Amino acid sequence: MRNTKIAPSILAADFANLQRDIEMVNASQADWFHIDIMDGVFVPNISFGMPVLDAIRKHAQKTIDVHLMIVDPDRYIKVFKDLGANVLTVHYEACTHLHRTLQAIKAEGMRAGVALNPHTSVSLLEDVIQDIDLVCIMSVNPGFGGQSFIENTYDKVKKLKQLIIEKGASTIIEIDGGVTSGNAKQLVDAGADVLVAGSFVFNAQDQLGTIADLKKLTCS
Ligand SMILES: O=C(CO)[C@H](O)[C@H](O)COP(=O)(O)O
Repeated sequence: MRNTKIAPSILAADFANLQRDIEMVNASQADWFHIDIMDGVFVPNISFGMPVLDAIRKHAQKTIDVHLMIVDPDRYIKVFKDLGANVLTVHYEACTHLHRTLQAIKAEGMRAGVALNPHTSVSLLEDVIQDIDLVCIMSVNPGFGGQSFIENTYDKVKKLKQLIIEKGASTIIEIDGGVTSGNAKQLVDAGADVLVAGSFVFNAQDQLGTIADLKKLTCS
């Protein structure tokens, strides 16, 4: 029996009712909170910053998975640790010294993640995979919620899973972007361990039921 993690993306929450949405995730079968930090430089959008994450952290009762879509992420590793991040993911494309960045994240007691843009090959992680706790495969171009899933993602997940097995690594695979009940099972069958779902969850009439359905579909 699989134990796929479902991580609602707070980017898609209703910010006028943020506390209500956080309580919904707390009460749901979701496993993680996925928090998207965007700087307007690495991606063409600005999400929110430290004060909002601090407010989320005060109410969130599950693992906090922070995805940094920012340039120069090394500058903020300690800050995000202090803001309650359990998993801290940086972009491959934003790191000149990725190995060093991963060690710095782990030295702060967080799990270290690496996100790959759709054009970035999983083979580029060959020499560093054993140092990565989580790889986040972007299944949309980062910057906005509500985009369509890129079909090539299934092949990337399979290739990455193969690399992880070959290298004897314990890395888990997360998928971020356009996740729905229509692709969730196929993603897990390809090798995904964590599914980030934003608009599919927060635009649903029955949000708790939608999360429960995703969990049921992917854990059988
Ligand atoms: O951050 C994103 C892109 O940068 C993601 O798309 C977001 O985390 C999930 O939203 P959705 O499920 O609506 O695609």
